[in-house]
Parts: sequence; structure tokens; C-alpha cells
Amino acid sequence: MTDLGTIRQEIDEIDRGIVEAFEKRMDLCRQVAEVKIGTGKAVLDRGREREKLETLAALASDEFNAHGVTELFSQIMAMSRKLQYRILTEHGKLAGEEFVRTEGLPSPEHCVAYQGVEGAYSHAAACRFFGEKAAVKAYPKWADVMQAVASGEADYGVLPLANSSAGMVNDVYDLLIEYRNYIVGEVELKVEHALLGLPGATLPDIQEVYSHPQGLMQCAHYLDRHPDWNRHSVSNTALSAKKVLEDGKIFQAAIASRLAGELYGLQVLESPVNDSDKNTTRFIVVCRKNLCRTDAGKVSICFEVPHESGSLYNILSHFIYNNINMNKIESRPIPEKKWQYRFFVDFDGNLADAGVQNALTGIRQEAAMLRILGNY
Ligand SMILES: C=C(O[C@@H]1C=C(C(=O)O)C=C[C@H]1O)C(=O)O
Repeated sequence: MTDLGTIRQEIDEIDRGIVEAFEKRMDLCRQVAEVKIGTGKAVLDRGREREKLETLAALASDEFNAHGVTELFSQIMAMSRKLQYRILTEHGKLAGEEFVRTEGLPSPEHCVAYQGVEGAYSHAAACRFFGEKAAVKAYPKWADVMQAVASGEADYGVLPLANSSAGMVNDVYDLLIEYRNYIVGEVELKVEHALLGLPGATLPDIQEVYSHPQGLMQCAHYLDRHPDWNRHSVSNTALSAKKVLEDGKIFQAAIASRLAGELYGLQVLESPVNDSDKNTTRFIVVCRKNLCRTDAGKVSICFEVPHESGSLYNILSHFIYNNINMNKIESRPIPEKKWQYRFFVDFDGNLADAGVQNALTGIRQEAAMLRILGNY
């Protein structure tokens, strides 16, 4: 039997040959990129790649190797495309060039829009980001906030995007696609809910509890310990406090902030009532203008992929290859395309970074849709 060392020597020899062949191939791909820049032809040519994979797999002696050859050449061609995207980027074919770079965000001229009523968590987030003196304006719905920003009625809007215990705020993700506003900032707010009742009410009086669905979700374990309480959704936590005051019923309680309790003259029956003491909501600041701070360190994008095996993997490979740290991925259904999804990804970086540009150039060409939602 041949010893391991001898076999490995032979493998090493073959590998050297593969590297040599790979480098020759990549040199040719460089030339392909130059031709494509000249002609404006897209880097990805699915037809050509499909044909190549079929031809090469047919050269293999058995099915196992045919599968291996398909895998191997899919990767080689993906690498060839990544080299071409880099060359395209070097030639100034930049993804994200539509953004206007700014040192700091301009102060609001008109107002900052938030959803709910005074005392809402979004109100607190707006004050935290823009300062207590900023002119803020409440709107009934998240869509109204987006619309006010899109129309220029408000300079900025502040919307909750995710909560550390209840997860993503689906509707706000969908609104980011529906409206063409940009994310220009973010602010995190520790959320501490209180159970609020009318002055004089006590815990045993309570039968009906009102809050925003997110508030109810964030206090689900607490509410489970009171199975006889009926839970009701309203459009905002602060509004639930306002409602309890206006209805004047001793058996009603709201789940909202202490501040909302003070504003609407309610008393704290119990606090905190959120299940996690780390309960934090991440709010985004949106703007009609595509502003991007020069020191921005996070990029948010949304993309759709073709409905075929491996397509998400392909898109994500652009982050890995360009050494980009991805810190969040979420998906939302595309209503017009049954069982198909659009993905929302946050990653570290600035649109001016070469790696970010390479990745976005690749994703722009290979995804069915790409939107850069913001760099902040
Ligand atoms: C090199 C090319 O660009 C891409 C990469 C390919 C490859 O590496 O073989 C094939 C098709 C394109 O998707 C080309 O168009 O020939």
C-alpha cells in the first residue's frame, strides 16, 4: 500500500496545478470585466453559467463527482464575478452613489413626526434623538408618519423597528418599502412598562387591560399570571392610558410608561410589568432626503432574491467575501408573490468603504431587487 506521505505529495502537486489554472482563469475574467465595462453588459450571465455547469458535470466519471464539479465551478464562477464587481467598483460604477454625504444631520425646520399621542415611547425616542426642545408632532398611524415625512410636512419621522423581547415590528418594515424614505439615524430606548389605573383603583378591581400589541407581547408572562384579565389592543401605549382616563372605569388598566401615567393622571398599580428587564426598543429616524453621515457605521438594505435554491446563500456570500460583519437579517413576505420573501439586512460599514461598495455592486446585479435603505 502506498504510504500517506506519498499520496499527499501527489495531492500537493495537483493542488499547485489547480491554483495555477485558477489564476490563469481569473486573469481571463479580469479581461472579461474590461470588455463588460466597455459594452455595459451585466457581469452575471446565468445562461452561460448554466451551460458551463452542465458541460463540466458531464465530463465527470460518476454522479458523485458530477455533483462535486457542479459545486466547485459554481464557487469558481462566483469568485470570478466578485473579482469583476471589484473592477467595476474601481471604475466608479458605484452602488450607493445617490447618497448625499453630510457631517451631521440638519436640524428639523418644521417638525419631527411620531405615532401615537404625547407620552408615547416614540415621543420619548424623538426627544432623546433630537433633544427635548425639538418640535414634535403626533400622527395616528405609522403610515401617517411615513407620509408626513415623504410629503415634506415633517422633516424626520421616528418609528419603532424592533424590540429586544417581542422582535421585529413587521408593519414598519413593510412601510420602509412602501415609502421611499431613508433611514438616517437610530436610537435605542429602554422600555419599562407600568400597569396604570384610575386614581383609587387597586389590582383586584382590574378586569380589562389595554395596550399596543407590542406592549401586550412584552408583558405576556405577566398577563398570563392574571388569566381573568381581558387583553385589548389599541394603536399606542400612551393612547391606552388616555382611554382609561377618558372611560373613567375603575376596572380598566393600561400598559404604558410611567410618563404616560403622569400625563394622563393615572396611578401606577404595578411596575415594571415587562417580562424582561432588558426590554429595549430600537427606533429608526427616517428622512425624505437620502442623507448619509460621513461617520456612519451601519448600512441597512432590503433585497429580493430569485425563487431558486441557493439564491440567498449567493447574496450573503458577498458580505463574507468582502469581510463585512452582518448583524441582522429579517424577512417579510412579498404580498404579490405567494411564498416569496424580501430580506432586510443590517451590516457594519460606510457606503464609502471599498468592501461595502464591492458587496453592494454584486448584490445589485444578482438580486431581483436591491434598495439601500440608509447608512447611519
Ligand atoms: C466570466 C464571465 O462572467 C461571469 C462568470 C462566468 C465564469 O466565471 O465562467 C460566467 C458567466 C458570468 O456570469 C463571463 O461572462 O464569461
